[in-house]
Amino acid sequence: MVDNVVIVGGGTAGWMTASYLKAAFADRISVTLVESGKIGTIGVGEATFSDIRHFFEFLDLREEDWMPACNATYKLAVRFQDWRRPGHHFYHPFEQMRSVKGFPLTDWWLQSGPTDRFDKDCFVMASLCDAGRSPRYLNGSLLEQDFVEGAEEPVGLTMSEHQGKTQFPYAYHFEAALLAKYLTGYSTDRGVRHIVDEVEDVRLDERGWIDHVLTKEHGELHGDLFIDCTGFRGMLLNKALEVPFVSYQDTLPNDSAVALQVPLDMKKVGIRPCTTATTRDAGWIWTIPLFGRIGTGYVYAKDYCTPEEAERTLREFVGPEAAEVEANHIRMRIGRSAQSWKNNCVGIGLTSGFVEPLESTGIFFIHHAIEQLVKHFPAADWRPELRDAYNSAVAHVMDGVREFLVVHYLGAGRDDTQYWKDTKTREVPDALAERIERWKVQLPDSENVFPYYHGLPPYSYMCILLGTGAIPLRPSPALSLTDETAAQKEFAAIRDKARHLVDTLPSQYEYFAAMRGA
Ligand SMILES: Cc1cc2nc3c(=O)[nH]c(=O)nc-3n(C[C@H](O)[C@H](O)[C@H](O)COP(=O)(O)OP(=O)(O)OC[C@H]3O[C@@H](n4cnc5c(N)ncnc54)[C@H](O)[C@@H]3O)c2cc1C
Ligand SMILES: N[C@H](Cc1c[nH]c2cc(Cl)ccc12)C(=O)O
Repeated sequence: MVDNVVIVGGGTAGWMTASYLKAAFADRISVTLVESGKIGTIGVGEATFSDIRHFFEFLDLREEDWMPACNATYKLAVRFQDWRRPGHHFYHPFEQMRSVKGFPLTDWWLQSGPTDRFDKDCFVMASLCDAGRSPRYLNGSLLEQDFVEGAEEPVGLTMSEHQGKTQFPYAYHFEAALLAKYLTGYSTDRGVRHIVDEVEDVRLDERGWIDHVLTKEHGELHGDLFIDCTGFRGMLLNKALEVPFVSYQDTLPNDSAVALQVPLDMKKVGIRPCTTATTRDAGWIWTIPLFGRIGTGYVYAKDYCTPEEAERTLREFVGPEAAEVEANHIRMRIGRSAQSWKNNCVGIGLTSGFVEPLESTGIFFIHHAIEQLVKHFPAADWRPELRDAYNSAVAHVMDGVREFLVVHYLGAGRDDTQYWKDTKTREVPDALAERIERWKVQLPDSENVFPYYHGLPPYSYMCILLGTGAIPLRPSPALSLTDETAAQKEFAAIRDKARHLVDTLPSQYEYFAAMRGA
């Protein structure tokens, strides 16, 4: 039996893994988590996918409990600011694409859209974001949308099994360090042994499998399965087991970030219900609104910008509120481990892989990896088929997200600096180049996007192509031969619904102030 798990690392990956394994297997396994008290975590404000709700549901945690503890807020979309041209914005929302007569509404929009805002014409969420609304009423009920809360949803499905069935209307922003602390309590209450100590060495047996890790003050920690959550270090998987790292740098050159945590009076400034990604000369700036502060950071490529310039740019962007705040400079390892599972070691989190946080995929990668680990959990015979299936699921997710991110840069209308000019001439993987040619005459659908599960539905690609604007698109020829009355009715229904929701929903600030009894 494989029932003794040792996790090294206590960042988001380590604690999400510990708590999920306990929720899945309870006392049938023993879990030890060792984390350094000296080596810090990558604790920037985090934005997520809406699928993360399945993680909290699996742990039986309710929003009222964990959200205030993590200064969490709702995220209805990513807002892309200045990607097409200065002053322009569009949203990538959590909202299913409607279809009319078998064609997505965006296709109808290309044919005869009522305005030049595809996002407002095709999705209700864009108006709610512009108006700063909460997706819940003050009594806690969810806005009326295609997702019906309380309706029977299949339980125990993985994210890939859920995809395409329903679209939950929001994700979360939260403070990563606070979530790790919250999950520490959850895990230790359920029997996870927590050790604060440095792992100084990883000892292999004669087969090259991990026998134990050696800590500074707690001696040897033995286990059957070792989970490497040591972040970009990859101390077990990459260093001890020598799994090589496959870089994505040739297609995604951003390798650096500088971050600030800026306290703000949210009552005065409000809480935008979206993550914002605003372009700058050598990259883009994220803004993640939390309750009480914003997390913000400039993601850039060091070939185009020095850390000093990047920090100056970020401080100018934030304004005087950032004057006293210390900047955190981060080097990012972009790409994935060639295998995330080798022998008796599985890397989860930054050890396994990472792409820049443009679509907030880091925690999604972790959640996906944990679900897959439970699904492919080994027995004493360590059947290699389970490992191989796990490795290809994890690799596909990251390779697919990589493609999706490349589309943002190829599509961006912005081309006024060397950095943005180069985004148009960089080599594109053959398969993606072919897909783009196809999307120019037929919008993305399930048959013509990256062919393996990677978390993003085809409508996500439509949003980025329609919003960024540099790749020419045209409607399906069939639409010019089809009566458009039903499509125009759908556009009108979206307008009416958006107006009603903007008029009746509270602001994000009002909602969270009420939740906290403020
Ligand atoms: C700039 C930036 C912005 C990001 N934004 C987002 C976002 O908006 N949304 C999102 O989903 N993801 C985001 N991510 C990704 C996200 O931060 C990570 O996926 C997540 O924090 C997981 O990190 P981790 O736990 O793998 O590693 P880390 O946070 O680096 O934790 C590593 C842990 O290993 C421990 N450790 C290391 N060496 C040893 C040792 N020798 N002995 C004992 N312990 C050791 C450390 O003490 C620490 O506890 C972002 C990442 C970066 C870099
Ligand atoms: N798995 C999906 C992925 C998804 C659907 N719509 C969006 C919008 C944004 Cl901003 C990110 C991811 C997705 C989910 O999280 O629901």
